[in-house]
Amino acid sequence: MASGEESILVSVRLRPVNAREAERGDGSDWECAGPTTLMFRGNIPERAMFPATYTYDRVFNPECNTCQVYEEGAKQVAMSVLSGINSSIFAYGQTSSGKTYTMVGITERSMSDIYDYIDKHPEREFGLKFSAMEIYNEAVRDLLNPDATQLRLLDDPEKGTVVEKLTEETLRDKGHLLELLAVCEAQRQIGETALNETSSRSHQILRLTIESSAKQFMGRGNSRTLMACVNFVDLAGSERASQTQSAGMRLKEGSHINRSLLTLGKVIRQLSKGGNGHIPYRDSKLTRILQSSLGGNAKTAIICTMSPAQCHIEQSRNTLLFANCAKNVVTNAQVNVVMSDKVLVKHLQRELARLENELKFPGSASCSTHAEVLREKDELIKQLEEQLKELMEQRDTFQSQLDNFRRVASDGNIDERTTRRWDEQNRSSDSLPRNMSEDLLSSSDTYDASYEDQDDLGSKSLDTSHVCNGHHHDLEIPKGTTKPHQQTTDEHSVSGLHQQRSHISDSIEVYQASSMPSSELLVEHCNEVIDSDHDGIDIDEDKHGERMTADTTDSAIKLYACDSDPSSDTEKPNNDEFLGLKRCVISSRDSVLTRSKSCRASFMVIPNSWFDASMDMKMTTPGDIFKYAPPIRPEKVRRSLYPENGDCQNDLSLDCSVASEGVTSDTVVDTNTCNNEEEGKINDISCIPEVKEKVEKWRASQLEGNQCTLTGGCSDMKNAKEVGTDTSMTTVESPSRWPINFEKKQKEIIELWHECNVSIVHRTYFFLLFKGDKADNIYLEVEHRRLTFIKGSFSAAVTSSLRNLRNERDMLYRQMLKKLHLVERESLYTKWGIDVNSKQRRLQLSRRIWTQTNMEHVRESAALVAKLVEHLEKGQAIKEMFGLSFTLNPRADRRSFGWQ
Ligand SMILES: Nc1ncnc2c1ncn2[C@@H]1O[C@H](COP(=O)(O)OP(=O)(O)OP(=O)(O)O)[C@@H](O)[C@H]1O
Repeated sequence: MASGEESILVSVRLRPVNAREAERGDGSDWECAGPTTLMFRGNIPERAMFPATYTYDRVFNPECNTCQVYEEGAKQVAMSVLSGINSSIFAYGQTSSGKTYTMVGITERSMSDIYDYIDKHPEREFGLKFSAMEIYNEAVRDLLNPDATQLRLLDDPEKGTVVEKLTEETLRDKGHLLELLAVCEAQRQIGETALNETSSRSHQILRLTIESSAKQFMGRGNSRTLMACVNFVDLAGSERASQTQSAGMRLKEGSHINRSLLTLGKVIRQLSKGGNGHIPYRDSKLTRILQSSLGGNAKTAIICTMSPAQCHIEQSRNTLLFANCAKNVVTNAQVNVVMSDKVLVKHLQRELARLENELKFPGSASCSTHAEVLREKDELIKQLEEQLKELMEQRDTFQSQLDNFRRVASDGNIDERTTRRWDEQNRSSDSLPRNMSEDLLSSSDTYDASYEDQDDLGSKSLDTSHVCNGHHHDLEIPKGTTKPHQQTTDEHSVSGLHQQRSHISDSIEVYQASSMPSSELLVEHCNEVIDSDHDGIDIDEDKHGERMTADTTDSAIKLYACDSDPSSDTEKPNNDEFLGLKRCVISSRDSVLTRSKSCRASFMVIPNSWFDASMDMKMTTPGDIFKYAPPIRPEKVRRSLYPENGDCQNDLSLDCSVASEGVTSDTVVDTNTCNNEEEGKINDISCIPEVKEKVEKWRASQLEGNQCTLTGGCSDMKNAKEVGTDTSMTTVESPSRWPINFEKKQKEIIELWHECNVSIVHRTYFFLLFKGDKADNIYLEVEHRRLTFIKGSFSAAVTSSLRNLRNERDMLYRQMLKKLHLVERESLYTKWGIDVNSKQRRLQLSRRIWTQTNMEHVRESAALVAKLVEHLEKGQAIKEMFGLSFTLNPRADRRSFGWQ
């Protein structure tokens, strides 16, 4: 059976023996042998000529009520009208067999269920129309308009047979429908016969047309408008005139009834045969009107009603034969998608809008979203372009300054006049030259002349941050004055030292900040060492601050943040006492330590893991302490650098808060005492004999004016020479040699990292950041010299820093669980030659990272560490943090170091 085709649902209902039949003793010869089987049990002579058993879709015995008949024999067909499928329910049978009785019940129940369905589907809009007609004596009458004359049947090419001018009432509600049903009942032709007091003398067709559509546009599939009708057909009963004892009008009625039923039987018989034979629909008005319901576009259910009485055996057999034929009739029900003009216009308007949008934004389901995404991406591209431009400008500026600086430095010593100028300028301006004019450094050839024009340089109000951002450190370097003046803890010593170096200190100090990272870092390292020794003292910052405020020590040297807000420098140091960067180095008694910014900048310190925090090495390094905050301060980077160091974070935040509260330098100084018992010797670095010795040695070399350059020639730097490093920062390198030199220097640095047990994270940062750009030369130089210096000078520290390295490895070991999936880890074990089934695989892996110096191992180590240490991956590190942003360890801010 093709899709949509289905047989007519045929049921047989056997009514109970009525009173009249019972009176006659006309018992039932029929028995329902099951839900689908009817058997004849009568004992008549012609019994052998007819089958004794009949099977249908459903057989209802006399005890079955109409509800059951409806549910099992009609409901499914009736309700299909709600899905846009035409349907018809017939009652066929002899007169007084119970057709009307059955159809009234089925119609009412169907109407009730249809309204229930409508109530449960508020998302759809339903339109119900009702019409009713009867075919009486082969004339079609409008039951809703009794005054109307006989209705004509018209043939519509689309709709088929149409009853002209048939009243079609739009239903307001269920009550309205019941009213109309009552009207129909009242209007129907009924006559009394011998068999039925209220015999229906006409075929009645009640038609309910339902149109439904979604209330809102729900997409193409769900927005169809459906329209279908359900016919409730109560046929007039076939009758024998002899039985009905009809005459006259009743006889005429019976003859019309029988004729139309005969045609119906023919049509059904013909349809049941299938094939393309002629179907005599037009032989009766009944079959013309019901044409679509009989083998057409409809679902059909026929309920054949029977009287059980023996006297109606012949009529009953005819009914059953009709039912047998009907069983074989196949209908082809289709969903009727019908659009009214209004609905069609709406639908087309929606479709037009949709197609227009599709044309405007092809391939996009959500046009507005698509446009938004495009706009956002455009903006992002613009921002990135601007950032790139700025960065390139910064790089170019810095590069040109560096080149100028090299040229100036290579021209020889800066003369006395120049140095004096610096002094005068600094003193007269009551502030340092906060920003070196780029013009000043634009050309070494015109340096002097340019400088002459810069008399008012110091008075220029320039942003302090420029001084500290690492871009203006490129001052002249007087040869032979390779080390900065050294602030001591002794006021007189400080003063004396200042006087000795009054002509050169400014420029040297500035230069130091930019080109002598090793010494700065050493200070940091020492700070860390001492800080670690005095953790117990540092814990209670508040008490500590109070104590030390009362115990002010003149000999301490305060660290004055270079990037501190100038406006906050309420107590600026006496200019006469300071020859250097006043904003960076001041006397403890002169000012309050203001470093709300510097404490942040201090994060840029390279991890000093090669100095074991616990080692008992009291030392510091020559040189004043300068802090140059980088232009960018990646907060996240610093955290990732010390992922496990919660104390560090605490210290940092504490540091900031202390600074903002205006803690005096004495507080800072106190933290530098060698131990609790020696608080009186606050900040006197001489309490550390080893350090003192080193300092003295270094100072002696400075005073002798030896030939070492600022960065490479001092005695402490001899190791740098030994390893063949080009220690002159001023050497201008040929660009063509750079790739070779880079590789060489990179390898040496890697070796040095290995030897000095440098922090793994630091190595990774550095390795990933500097990949061979020419402009990176300075960073490599700085790193190389720093490591060389450390290696040669602080072997104890190098050894003891192993512990920190182990801590780092432990951190990485833990990070592996967080950052790597099982599959990734297993693949790494294999890659690194670790048995995936071995115990402590992660630990083994963490112990292998950065343990060799060959490039492949280094690359893999760096890649792995970058993955484990979150922010390394995101490229938030900046190069300046390794070279020109030499700031102090945050904890170092709380103490100062002086040089005697
Ligand atoms: N299943 C039934 N249970 C009880 N009574 C029934 C049943 N079927 C019919 N009757 C009763 O039988 C009588 C005749 O029924 P009905 O008028 O429905 O027959 P009909 O087939 O419509 O007759 P006609 O063709 O003459 O109109 C009615 O009084 C009706 O109440």
